[in-house]
Amino acid sequence: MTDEKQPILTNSTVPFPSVAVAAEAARDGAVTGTEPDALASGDAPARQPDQVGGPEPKMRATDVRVFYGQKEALKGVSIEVHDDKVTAFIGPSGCGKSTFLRCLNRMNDTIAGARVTGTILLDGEDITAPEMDVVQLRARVGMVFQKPNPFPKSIFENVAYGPRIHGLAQGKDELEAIVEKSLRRAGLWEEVKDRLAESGTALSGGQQQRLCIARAIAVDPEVILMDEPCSALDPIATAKIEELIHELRGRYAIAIVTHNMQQAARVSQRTAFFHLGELIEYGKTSDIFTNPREQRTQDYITGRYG
Ligand SMILES: Nc1ncnc2c1ncn2[C@@H]1O[C@H](COP(=O)(O)OP(=O)(O)OP(=O)(O)O)[C@@H](O)[C@H]1O
Repeated sequence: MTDEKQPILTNSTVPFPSVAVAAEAARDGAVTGTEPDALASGDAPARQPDQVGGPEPKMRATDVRVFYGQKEALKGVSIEVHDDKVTAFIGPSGCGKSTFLRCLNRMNDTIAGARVTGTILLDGEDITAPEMDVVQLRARVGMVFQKPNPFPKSIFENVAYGPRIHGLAQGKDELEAIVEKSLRRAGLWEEVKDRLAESGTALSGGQQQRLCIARAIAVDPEVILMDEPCSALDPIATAKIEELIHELRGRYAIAIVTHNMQQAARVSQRTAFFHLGELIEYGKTSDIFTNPREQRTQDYITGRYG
């Protein structure tokens, strides 16, 4: 993991999309314009994030609100993401989990009409600042989406794309080394090392998702965001991704949105429960699942709604 600060460039000076945006575009077919100026600070007084102990967090969100047009989809969320932990975001459909996850690398900038207020610190630096270079940010805070979305390119190119656009490799050998290291870390190298020239889209769904994780890893991120990364996968592929999350913990801070409470309990050390745009409870996963403080959390984890 690197603590080096990336040079600050304005978004408009960067000629290429970040891996995350390109990946989203590969899935959706289009990317809307960015709106960094929409990230004004909120007018509500900041409340302190829930503290559950531990060292200074990798990311600290304070009083984050997201508006889609007039609709307030997130209502003052304050939360931390720690370096050595997996943080799970759970809650019923439409409660704002994905919206919040997207705040952490400014993917909401790509949604026309979305407006975010509040502060989100990454190693103490406010990523909502208009001068933040979102391309560099999305390299530092990578994203893996619900549906595996490899580029329609070779397996090698899927992983090499990010390092190449970010200038992380001096030459061919170094690029190949990064690709191999990333595929190894994503637990995919042994399965693909003899077919790197084949299309990434020819892999199985689970392999494609691990390829997408390798693609995120290849640009040396500090945080990896995962938005329901297993929801399109079968149980065996799901188990592999969960195992991988376990192995990646410690090297990267990880935040994962999941509908599956068993999965949250298996993979995370911190859990945040959202309901109707509010963060209801955030704490140690063991406490949330065995001894929640809030009745709404209790109702959700016992299956009374959602
Ligand atoms: N692009 C958008 N434009 C307008 N409203 C949106 C958009 N994306 C999400 N919303 C709304 O914001 C609210 C939160 O949605 P979000 O997708 O973040 O919830 P979620 O908890 O991740 O849901 P799910 O588990 O179903 O994916 C919902 O009411 C949703 O309809």
